[in-house]
Amino acid sequence: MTTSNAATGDVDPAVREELTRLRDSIDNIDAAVVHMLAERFKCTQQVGRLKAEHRLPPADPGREARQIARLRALAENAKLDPAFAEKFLNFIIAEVIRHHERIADGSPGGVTPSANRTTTSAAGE
Ligand SMILES: O=C(O)C(=O)C[C@]1(C(=O)O)C=C[C@@H](O)C=C1
Repeated sequence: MTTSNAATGDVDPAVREELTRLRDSIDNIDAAVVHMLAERFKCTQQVGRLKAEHRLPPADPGREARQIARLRALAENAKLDPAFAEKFLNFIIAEVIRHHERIADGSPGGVTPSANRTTTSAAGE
């Protein structure tokens, strides 16, 4: 059996190769997640403007309950922890509601990062 020695940094070349291959896939998946999230936020920004124009509330708990039930079922089928899927969706929705509130207040509702900001929100603003 081939071994790796973490203490000396001496990693078996086959192990190194496998690790690199897996990390390349992880990097591709992370890039896809970022692009998909960016598209989702483009849609929710439009929803935020529509809601503000028509004086609709930023949050819609009924819609959220349906989204959570749907995502939990999808997660179960995909063998992903449904509790994690729910937490992830809630995290995103909380940020969307924050954007909706900003749009309704008349403040800039964009998701462009600001170099001056010291705190980090869910969307990394
Ligand atoms: O569908 C809406 O009404 C939205 O504002 C979008 C969204 C979402 O991010 O999916 C965000 C807030 C609502 O509470 C429900 C869903």
